Amino acid sequence: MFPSKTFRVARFPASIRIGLIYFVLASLWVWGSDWLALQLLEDHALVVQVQSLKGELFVLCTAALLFWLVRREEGAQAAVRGELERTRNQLEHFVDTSASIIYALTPDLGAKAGWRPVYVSANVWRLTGYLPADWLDRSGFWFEHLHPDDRSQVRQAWQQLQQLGTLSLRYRFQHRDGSYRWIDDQLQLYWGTDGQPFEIVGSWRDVTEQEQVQQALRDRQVKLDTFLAHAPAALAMFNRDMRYLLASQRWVQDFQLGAAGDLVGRSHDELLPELPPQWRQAYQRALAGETVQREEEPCRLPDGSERWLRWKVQPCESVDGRVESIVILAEDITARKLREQALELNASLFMNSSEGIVICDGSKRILSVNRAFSEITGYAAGEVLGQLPMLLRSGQQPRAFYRDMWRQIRRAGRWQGEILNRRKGGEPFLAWLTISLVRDQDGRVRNYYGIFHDITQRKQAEDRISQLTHYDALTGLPNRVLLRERIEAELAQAKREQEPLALMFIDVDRFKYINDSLGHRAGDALLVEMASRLEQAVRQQDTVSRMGGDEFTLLLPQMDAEQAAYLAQAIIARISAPWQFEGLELIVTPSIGIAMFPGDGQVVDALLQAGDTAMYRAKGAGGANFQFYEPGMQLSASRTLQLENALRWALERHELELHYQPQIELSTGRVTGCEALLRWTHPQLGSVAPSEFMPIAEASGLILPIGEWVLRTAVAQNKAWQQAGLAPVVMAVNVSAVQFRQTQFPALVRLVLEEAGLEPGWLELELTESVVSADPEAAIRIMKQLDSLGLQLSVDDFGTGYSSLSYLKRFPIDKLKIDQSFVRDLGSDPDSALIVSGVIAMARALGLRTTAEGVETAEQAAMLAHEGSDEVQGYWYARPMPAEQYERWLQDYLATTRAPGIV
Ligand SMILES: Nc1nc2c(ncn2[C@@H]2O[C@@H]3COP(=O)(O)O[C@H]4[C@@H](O)[C@H](n5cnc6c(=O)[nH]c(N)nc65)O[C@@H]4COP(=O)(O)O[C@H]3[C@H]2O)c(=O)[nH]1
Repeated sequence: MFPSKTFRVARFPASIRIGLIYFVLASLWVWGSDWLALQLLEDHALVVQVQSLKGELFVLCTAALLFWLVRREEGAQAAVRGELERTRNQLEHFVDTSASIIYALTPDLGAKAGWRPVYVSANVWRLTGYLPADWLDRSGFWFEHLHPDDRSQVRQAWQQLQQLGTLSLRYRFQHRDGSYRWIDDQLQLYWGTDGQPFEIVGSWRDVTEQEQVQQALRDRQVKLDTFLAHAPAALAMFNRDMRYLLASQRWVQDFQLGAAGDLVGRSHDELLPELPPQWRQAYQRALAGETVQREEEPCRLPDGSERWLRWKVQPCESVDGRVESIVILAEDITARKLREQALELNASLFMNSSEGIVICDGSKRILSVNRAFSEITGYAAGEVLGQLPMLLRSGQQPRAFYRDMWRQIRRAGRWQGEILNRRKGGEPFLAWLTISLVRDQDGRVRNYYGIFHDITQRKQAEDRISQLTHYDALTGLPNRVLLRERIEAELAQAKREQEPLALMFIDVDRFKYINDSLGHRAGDALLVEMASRLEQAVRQQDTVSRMGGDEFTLLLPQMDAEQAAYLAQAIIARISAPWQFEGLELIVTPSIGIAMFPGDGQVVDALLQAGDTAMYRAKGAGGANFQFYEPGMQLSASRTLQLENALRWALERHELELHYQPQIELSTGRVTGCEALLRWTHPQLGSVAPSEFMPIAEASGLILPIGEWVLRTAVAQNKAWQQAGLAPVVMAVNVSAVQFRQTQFPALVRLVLEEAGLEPGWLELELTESVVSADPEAAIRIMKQLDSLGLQLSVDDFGTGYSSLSYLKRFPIDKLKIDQSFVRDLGSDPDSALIVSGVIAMARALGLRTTAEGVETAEQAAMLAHEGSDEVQGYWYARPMPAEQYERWLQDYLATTRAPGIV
């Protein structure tokens, strides 16, 4: 570099020194020699001569000295010049061969704040292709050759030079050949003693290669980053401590490391502690130079999910062959694995499916069949491969069927339906078949898939079920379901055509009685007879259906109210005609309710409800009649529901009570017994008659808890009276059919008696005639069990049922209770009197006692006494009364000692 900014003279120069010495010596010589000559010589001329000679000699000597000195100086200067020349040459060689170009700039006084090159080392041509002469004194030359993109940056940097004094720049300079070279420019600013910048000395170095290398490195880094960001593979590089060097984005995603931030330097084991232990072994082996890989392996991720991975651990060697790092490449093959598992499953499903499966190629040749195919068709796989599925054709379906089927498959890609095929043995079978086709990318059919199952049995079952679900098994008539469908269809038609339609509900009066007294066979026979009579009564377009039990419904399209009324009358007449059952001539009557469309309802349910309500009204009106639906009727139907609901709470809410009605022995006037009769008083509904709530209690099953309560209360009451000193009487308790059929009923009676401590002889169970005559053998069994307890049994309402005398003989009963309907008509109807005397006579013959119910008048009492009835019961003597009232009545009765009506 250049010397410092200031210069100093250290001592006198040699020229002054030599001049002074010469002056001193020459003066001494001149002065001394003159003085000596004067001293030695007296002769003035001689002195002058000597002095002249001496002067000549002095000049000669000093000339010789001067010559010598000049020569010596010349020699020295030549040596210095030579040395300088050599040094300069050497310097020029150095600079020439140097990679750096030296230059100097001096302020360009012509250009404001500009600088002008005053020196450029010769080697500038190597870097720029230009000679120093091209540069010197051309202040804009350098800037013009800068790359346009770098100019502003260079200009800005230059502005800082004055403050900083030094600058380091890197820019592109255009070579003479047009290419750009990267130049590293180092500048140093020098100030003069006046404090003004007077020189810039700088050096340029060609750093194109270095820049290219760096650029290449940067490019590489960018590529690597791009690769790591977008590579579809999960890969990561680790150092020997298994700390991250780099990782692809996919790796971060697959191993759920997004939250871990920058991975570089982080420990692999700490971030993924759940990885299988064999991974760690693999790292060790890779660090030892081995490549380790696994085709599939399950692994647990940080979030606990299970993934399947395929991985490879690869050692990375440095230039000296040492393993510096390892690369792990992991591929998440979970989806593939699941696909494989799905495929395996599919294959297993294919083989083990209970559906027959057949796969054909595009020309319908069978490629594959499963086990179920063979089981259903009887063909082994080997027998059908390469064949056409036609071999299953039964030949029982027209060609058009197959033509349509294939046309549909080609058009829609799928067909589904029933097909009649043939097994290998020739036996036809009905299959539910689905055929689908699969096309290739060019739209050509690649495969046909057929899936089928044998529905022969199902079809038969369906037909059977359809029959069962749509028809009544006993009568063969359409049932409720089919009726509904037909009503819907007919209603739609009636609406369209604005035609009337009638719905007739028919119920057999006292059917339960027939069933109970003559048995189910009789009931069934009656229903079949009813069905046949109804079918005969209607037109062809009408539907006769059985709704269940003894209810029949007629659907009568295009029928107005007048025609319906006419038909109803005809039906009453038809049904009421006597019919025969095992030698008995029986007569039943129907109750008919009629609902009319459109007046009584627009939809099925409304019409059904209206018809049903009207039918109950007809029943309520005593049967053997028909009623058209009227809006107010609905109320009574809802009362039944209301009663049933209320009855459920009656016991719990103490709404039930027993009333007692005395039974009097006609011959003595003694009170021999009393009948317990249930009373229900509801807070809102008031007093509800047993004739209304008892059927509801029986139908709903509520009779069981209620009946048990009656039994317990009546037995306890009787015991209480006995304990209170009242003359003991037999307590008669009504037993319903439902109670009687309970197998544990006799045990219950015994328990109740035991708990109350009442002698069984003081309890009488009243069974209705229908109860005992429905299944006499079973009734005899139960009655015997009850009889064995020691209590009394009576048959209530005797005369209204169809008791077989032969059975009556075998019943272990003590008493018959003559139904009050006969007693009521005693005076007026000779038949009733006949029946009463017949029953009494028969009872006598069988050794049974008789009690006549419903005695309301003295006349009736007298007649009964005359006929020989043992006991009587009725309003003439006393109404059913609460316990305390009964006690009072009894005291009064005993006090008067007169039995009213005793004849
Ligand atoms: N017209 C008239 N009626 C008379 C006369 N004397 C008594 N009655 C009535 O005749 C019915 C006799 O009872 P039932 O024939 O066993 O007929 C009973 C019986 O079958 C049943 N019932 C009553 N209480 C019970 C019970 O606790 N359990 C069961 N299973 N049924 C009961 O309800 C039916 C009706 O009972 P109630 O309404 O109490 O009607 C009673 C009674 O009040 C009379 O002189 N004239």
